[in-house]
Amino acid sequence: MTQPPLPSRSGIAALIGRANAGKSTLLNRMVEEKVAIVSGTAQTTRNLIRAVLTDPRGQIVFLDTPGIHRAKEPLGRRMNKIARNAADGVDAALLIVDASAPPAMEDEGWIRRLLFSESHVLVVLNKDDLGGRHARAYRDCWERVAEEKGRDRRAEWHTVSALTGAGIPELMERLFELMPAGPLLFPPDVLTDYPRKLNIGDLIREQFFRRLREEVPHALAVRVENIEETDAGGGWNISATVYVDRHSQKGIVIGHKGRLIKKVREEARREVRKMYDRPVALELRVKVEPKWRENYWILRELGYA
Ligand SMILES: Nc1nc2c(ncn2[C@@H]2O[C@H](COP(=O)(O)OP(=O)(O)OP(=O)(O)O)[C@@H](O)[C@H]2O)c(=O)[nH]1
Repeated sequence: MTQPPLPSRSGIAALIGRANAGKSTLLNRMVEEKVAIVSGTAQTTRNLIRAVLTDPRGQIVFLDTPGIHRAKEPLGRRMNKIARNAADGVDAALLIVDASAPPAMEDEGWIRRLLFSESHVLVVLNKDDLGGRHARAYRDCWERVAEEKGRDRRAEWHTVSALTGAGIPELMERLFELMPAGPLLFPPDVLTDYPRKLNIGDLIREQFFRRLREEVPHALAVRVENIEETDAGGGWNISATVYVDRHSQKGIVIGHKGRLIKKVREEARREVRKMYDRPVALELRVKVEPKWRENYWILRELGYA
C-alpha cells in the first residue's frame, strides 16, 4: 500500500493578542481534533509551542505568546520581552483582537510592534458574531499608528468568530498558503513524546533567567540534544547546549570560575528529576551562535530524536 504523500509546506504562526481577545478559543477552533495539542500539563505553560497542525495542505506550528501584563517581578518582565519578540521571524503573525470592544492600549502596542516586524501580519477581527462594531476602529488604529511611525506597512484583515467558526476555513486556507514550501518541521504524527526535550530546555533556561540580568537571558536559548537512557535504574543522561549571541555573554553565562553554570546545572537537574521522577545526569555546553534568533533551525531541530 502506498502512503499518502507528506505535505510540502511547513511553517510557524505566532498567536498574539491581549487577554480575552479569544486566542485560545480561536486556536482550538483552528486545529479542531486534527491536532496533538502539545500536552496539557502544567509544565507547558512556559512552552511557546501550543499546537502543531498537520493536514494535506501543510503543517503549521502555532506559537503562543505569554500574556503581556504589568509585570513587576523580573521573571514577568522577561516573559513580556519574550512575548514581544515572538512576533519576529515567524511566517505569519496573527494579531487577534476583540472587534466587539474598542482597541485598548495593548492592542495599539502590538500594532506598533508589528509595524516593524518582518513577518507577514494578519489581524484577526474576532467575535464577529457580536456584531463587530469596533472593527473599523482597529483598522483606523493601524493606519494612524503606521502614519505616526512613518511605516508604509499593511496587514491582512480577517473577520471571524472563533465561537461559531465563521470565517475560520478562509483564515486557515490563507495560513496554509503563507507557510513556506519545505520539509516538515515536525514529524507528522506529532508527538505525545515530543515536548520532553522542550520542557527540559525550558527548565534549564528558567534557571538562567533566575540568575541573570535582563539582557542575557533574552539572548539565550537552550537546546536539549540528547536524552539517553542509562542501563540501570531508568535514569537519563541529558546533554544540552546553551546558545548565546555574543562572546561577552558566554562568560556571563558560565560565571566566575564556572560557578553560575554549575549552579544552573544542579538546580535544573533537580527540577528535571522532580518532574520526571528518575535519576538524571546533565551536561551543559555553551556555544556562541550569533543571530541564533534569526535562524529558526534551532526550532527545527528541537524535539527530534
Ligand atoms: N461571542 C464570542 N465570544 C468569544 C469568541 N471568541 C472567544 N470568545 C469568548 O471570549 C472569552 C475569552 O476567550 P479566550 O479564548 O479564553 O481568550 P484568550 O485571548 O485566550 O484569553 P487569555 O487566555 O486570557 O489569553 C471567552 O469567554 C470566550 O468564550 C467569539 O468569536 N465570539
